[in-house]
Order: sequence, then C-alpha cells, then structure tokens
Amino acid sequence: MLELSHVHKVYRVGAFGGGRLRAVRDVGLTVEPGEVVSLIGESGSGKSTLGRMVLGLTRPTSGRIAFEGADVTAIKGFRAKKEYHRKVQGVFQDPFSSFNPIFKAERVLSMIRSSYFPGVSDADWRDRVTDSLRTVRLDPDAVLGKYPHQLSGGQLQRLLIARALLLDIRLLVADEVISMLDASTRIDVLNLLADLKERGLGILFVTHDLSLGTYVSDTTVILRKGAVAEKGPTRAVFADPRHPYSRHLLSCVPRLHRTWAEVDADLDRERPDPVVPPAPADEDGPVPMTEVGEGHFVGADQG
Ligand SMILES: Nc1ncnc2c1ncn2[C@@H]1O[C@H](COP(=O)(O)OP(=O)(O)OP(=O)(O)O)[C@@H](O)[C@H]1O
Repeated sequence: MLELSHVHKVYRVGAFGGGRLRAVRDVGLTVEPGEVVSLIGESGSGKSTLGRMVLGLTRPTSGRIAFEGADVTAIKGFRAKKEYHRKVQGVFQDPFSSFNPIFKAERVLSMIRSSYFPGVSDADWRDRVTDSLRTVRLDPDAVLGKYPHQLSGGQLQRLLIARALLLDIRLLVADEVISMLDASTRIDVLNLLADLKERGLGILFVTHDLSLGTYVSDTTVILRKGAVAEKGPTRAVFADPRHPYSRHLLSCVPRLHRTWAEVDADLDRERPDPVVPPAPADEDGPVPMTEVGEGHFVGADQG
C-alpha cells in the first residue's frame, strides 16, 4: 500500500540556505493494509520528516514514495492533494495545538463535511459522525458541543482520529500521538490503534519510545541519523537485535515484568555487540542492508 524506496531528504539550512542538513538517508520501508509499522528513533533521527513526506507536506530530495502504486511526490495542485488526504491522514503529538480554540468539536468535524461531502444529507452526516466517534470510543453527546479546552488530551487525540476516520482513510500517520498523554490514556489510544488495524487500516506509528513500539506494531523500523539501523518483524527485532544501536536502545527499556535474577542472568550471558560495516562515505548513495533473518535487516554504522 505504502512503499518508500531509497528516500533521502536534505534540508537547506543556514544563511541564504547555503548549508545542507541530511535528515533522511536512503530509507526503504513498506506499510500494508492492517499493518502497524513503528518508526522508532531518538530526537532528530528523521522520523517526523519521514512522516511529513508520506503526508505530502514536504518533498524528498530523492527516492520514491508510492501510495497504492502512485508516486506521492508527483501529486500537485489543491484538488489532487485533497484527494490524497481523503485516503492518507496524519495525527500529531500535540492535540491541543491541532484545534482552533474557538471551534466546538462539532464544527471541527463539519469542516470535513463541507470540504469532502457537501452533498451528504444532515441525517447521513449525523450517522457518520456518530459512527466515527463511537469507533474511537467517544460519546457524541459528551463531546460534540464542547470547546477544545473542555476536553482532555486523550479525548482530543481521539477526536482527531475520528475526524480522519470520517474520510474512510486507508493509511494513518500517527506521529508521537501518545507522548503527551498520561499512562492510562496512552493505553486507551494504543488499544484504539490496534482496533483500527483490525479494521484494515495501515498505520505508520512514529515514536521515540521503544517500549510503546512493541505494544501495537507488527514491524519495527529503527532509525539512526536518518538511516535505517534495523528493521523487521517486531518480534524478531526485539528478541534478537543485531545492530549495536538497537541493542543500546533495548537495554534502556525498563523490564518491569522481570525479576532482578532474570536481568542478572541476561547480563551474564550478554553477547558482545555485533560488528556492522561502516556506512559508505557517499551520503547521497545507497546504504547497504544485510538480511539476518526472514524480513529482518540490519543497516550500516552511521558513525
Ligand atoms: N524544516 C526544516 N528545516 C531544516 N532542518 C530541519 C527541518 N525539519 C527538521 N529539520 C532537521 O532535520 C533533522 C530531523 O528532524 P525530524 O524532526 O525529522 O526528527 P525527529 O526524529 O522527528 O525528531 P523529534 O523526535 O525531536 O521530533 C533534525 O536535525 C532537524 O533539526
């Protein structure tokens, strides 16, 4: 459904745009219907840039991003972009800043109606709104008449997802959607993503938090300095991380369900970090990936 191949992004920075900042280096990944792909990496690793490129908000410097076979970078003009966003939507970290504080929830949703479904009757629209709110486990009577400041962060995040669902989207880019929520609301939103996946939605789940990545995702892509350090089935990547950076990230994840004895036993049998080849000097070229298991790839060392 979504396919990124050899995607690079270099920003022009500094006075008069004379400097170059490489945010994304030779990234390849796919998202299929009903699949959650976690894009994990520390701050500045290029996750949001990738999300924005998938949403068509910024263009790759080179490489291809295809959605259902069509080149996303070739989508030009207001109409074509609007059609693309009927199928692909993004939800971002800070739900408070995504809403106009003077619009009630009802108005936020009805903007989708005027933009995408001007011909739909009032009764049909009410049914659609009720359906999408129920899908995200919001009570229409409790939220529609409220202003953003009268709703919690979790409710706002779910409202944003409900707004996306009104469009019958096929791919959701969820960029740090839970990082500003408290622990129990996080689990609610993660469970919601799992429900959406069951309904056949593809989800690109962008997060800096490795432990949350495992909770919902089928596939894990670990980014470091804009390049893929490791990717593969989440179970394989977590059970047998092969890149020194993935191992480092995993060693920082608290394992609350394990006893000290188990953790000690693990440390005793700790294996030395594997050696991965250095990334080629030519930053515009391909970064070699080694397949270490079925669909499990390890990238080069970005230094
Ligand atoms: N519009 C821009 N112009 C110039 N540089 C940018 C721009 N957007 C991002 N960058 C830079 O590109 C790199 C990757 O940024 P990006 O926001 O994609 O990382 P991230 O992994 O999402 O980080 P975070 O988790 O902190 O949001 C960073 O060095 C950032 O400063």
